[in-house]
Amino acid sequence: MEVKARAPGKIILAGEHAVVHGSTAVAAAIDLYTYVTLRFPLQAAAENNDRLTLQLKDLSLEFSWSVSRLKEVIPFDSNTSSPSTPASCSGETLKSIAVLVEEQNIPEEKIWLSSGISTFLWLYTSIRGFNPATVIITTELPYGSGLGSSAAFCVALTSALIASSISDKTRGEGWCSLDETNLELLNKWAFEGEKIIHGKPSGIDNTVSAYGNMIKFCSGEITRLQSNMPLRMLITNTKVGRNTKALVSGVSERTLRHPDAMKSVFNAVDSISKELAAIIQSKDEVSVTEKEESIKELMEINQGLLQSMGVSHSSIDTVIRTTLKHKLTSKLTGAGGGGCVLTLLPTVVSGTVVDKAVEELESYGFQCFTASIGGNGAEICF
Ligand SMILES: Nc1ncnc2c1ncn2[C@@H]1O[C@H](COP(=O)(O)OP(=O)(O)OP(=O)(O)O)[C@@H](O)[C@H]1O
Ligand SMILES: C[C@@](O)(CCO)CC(=O)[O-]
Ligand SMILES: [Mg+2]
Repeated sequence: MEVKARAPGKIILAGEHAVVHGSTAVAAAIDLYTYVTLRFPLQAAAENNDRLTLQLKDLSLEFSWSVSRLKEVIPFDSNTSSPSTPASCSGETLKSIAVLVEEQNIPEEKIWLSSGISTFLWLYTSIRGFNPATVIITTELPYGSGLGSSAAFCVALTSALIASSISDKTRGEGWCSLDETNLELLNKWAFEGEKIIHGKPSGIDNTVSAYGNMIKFCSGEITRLQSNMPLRMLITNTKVGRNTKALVSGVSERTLRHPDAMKSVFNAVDSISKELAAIIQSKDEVSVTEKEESIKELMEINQGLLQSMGVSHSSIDTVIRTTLKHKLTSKLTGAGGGGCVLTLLPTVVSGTVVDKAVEELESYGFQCFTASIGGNGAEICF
């Protein structure tokens, strides 16, 4: 039996990091996906196949464990564990899982995959138990770049795992969404996976990947946004690697050192996100150009506040300076510290201006692309 799932990456238009501390943020899905194929052995073959295999196609890497080895190492309490009750991976269990990951001898230059593989083992065994299977993963998203690769990985995986338990596997035509009950369940499990990768995630990344489109998010409360204006963003990948968990932790430590100052910063970001959401949804007679001018100013203020949180980077500053020369406004997206930067492309901007900005950005070794904003969330295919 085989189930496929896919989940989109995301951009954060306003509120990253502050959203971890209770501020409002605005995020949108983009049309770059992570795909999961979940394949269970046929009954006959099952007797001779007791292995759980994870294939990361884009990286040409494969990891495999015997089911008996998984049972030996990962504690399982049938009284408390249930696929319908999302649970956090405890520190003790994460240490046990780390042993299983270390046994796989991940190549040194790919050691950053460790948290993803640990997350895979936690989510798979929690939702599907100790059963043999082959899980094949491909992605269109750059890893560790601020476009939600970890969230898309978690959401696509939990979507496939939960879909494999759905009794009605009527083969529809292509990709289809899951019902609200299963969507809420998979999103909660994906959040548990993000906790392993992000440390202290807000939940916005997995939520916008699961539900798609554009959302306003604050302390777990989701508001689906209906945009009433065109929003085009150039995405520039600085290709500077960084780790969201470390960046999130750095902001928390700065907050412990300067609680009052950082509270003011987070309050300012909360106001920016709420104003941005109102502008995007506004049906007022205000012209698109005026709305875009307001959004540019909000992006500029938000970038300044992200700088004050300590999560910008010289490569991000280079993108901001370069696009400003062409009268374009940019802000980092995601955890920062490198990774990706958004540049608003106003409806009136000429293609020539954009081409010149892209040419200059690429001369620094950055990668530029445009992605459509507000696509579908998690989808499955039997
Ligand atoms: N397709 C994948 N397969 C396995 N692991 C993945 C995959 N995508 C992401 N990961 C895991 O997630 C980690 C990257 O997550 P991280 O949160 O640091 O970056 P991001 O999600 O791309 O950026 P941001 O959280 O700022 O949006 C990788 O180091 C890896 O462990
Ligand atoms: C930096 C952060 O706010 C967004 C990362 O895309 C972390 C989170 O909310 O989980
Ligand atoms: Mg992430």
